[in-house]
Amino acid sequence: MKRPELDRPVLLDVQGITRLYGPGKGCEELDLRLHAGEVLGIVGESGSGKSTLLRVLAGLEAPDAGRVVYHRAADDALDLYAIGEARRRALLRLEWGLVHQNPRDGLRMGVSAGANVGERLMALGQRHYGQLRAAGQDWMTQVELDPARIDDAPRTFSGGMQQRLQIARTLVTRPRLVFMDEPTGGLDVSVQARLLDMLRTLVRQLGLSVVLVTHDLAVARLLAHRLLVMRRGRVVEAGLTDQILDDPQHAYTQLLVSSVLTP
Ligand SMILES: Nc1ncnc2c1ncn2[C@@H]1O[C@H](COP(=O)(O)OP(=O)(O)OP(=O)(O)O)[C@@H](O)[C@H]1O
Repeated sequence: MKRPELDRPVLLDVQGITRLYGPGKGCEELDLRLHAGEVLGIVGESGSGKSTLLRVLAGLEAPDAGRVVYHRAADDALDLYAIGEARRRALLRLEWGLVHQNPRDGLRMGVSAGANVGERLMALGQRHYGQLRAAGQDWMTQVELDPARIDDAPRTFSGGMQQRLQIARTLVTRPRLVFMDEPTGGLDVSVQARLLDMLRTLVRQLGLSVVLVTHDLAVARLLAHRLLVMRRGRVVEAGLTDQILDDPQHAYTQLLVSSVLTP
């Protein structure tokens, strides 16, 4: 099957990334490419190195070796760890988005829901109070939160609602690239299902480019176009999501898939 995403320009070109804390702990000699409009899932059991890889890709942790190149435009490529830390941080604030597993890591718990959404727009230079507030209400509606709660602090929200707010805060600036680390983890199963449904709709509507880390193959199945399967810091299998989940080739992937299917 032809995947239109693979014809689009490459946004992220990752070559030979190694970041090891000990043998098999972290990620090792990893290559990947993310195309615009593509959702790339990184799956594997706990400790396989998914979050380490995500931190390196998002500019939060320098690799021991390798390069992460971000193609902002056809003639504008940034080598993430050759530019300074300030520019890396600015990218994350202005052009990229990061959705943490724990919404408390991505939200400012002491300020209102509306301010959480508006803050990232202000970082882009928007100052008009009415417009910031309207954007806050609009995005709360998009993530199925009651816009009447715009002045409430996130700590008065349930875990699922906080995660919706974190997603609104991340997407309000229309980031070109979004990193998600177990976005539905830590929530009740019924809350997860609704959140996943909403995320899938947003990813499609906005044509988001996403690197998604999850140990949950059902999440990967619903959201990702392609998968990388990691084990002990290395990629053991890569390919289209349906192919990998329906016909896994590597023994480790077969085990991962069968342990999900077996009750
Ligand atoms: N800052 C650190 N210092 C030392 N060891 C670390 C550090 N971060 C991760 N590790 C180790 O590296 C390995 C990979 O961890 P990582 O969090 O990337 O895996 P993961 O696949 O995301 O797992 P999980 O789903 O449990 O978060 C683990 O053995 C972990 O203990």
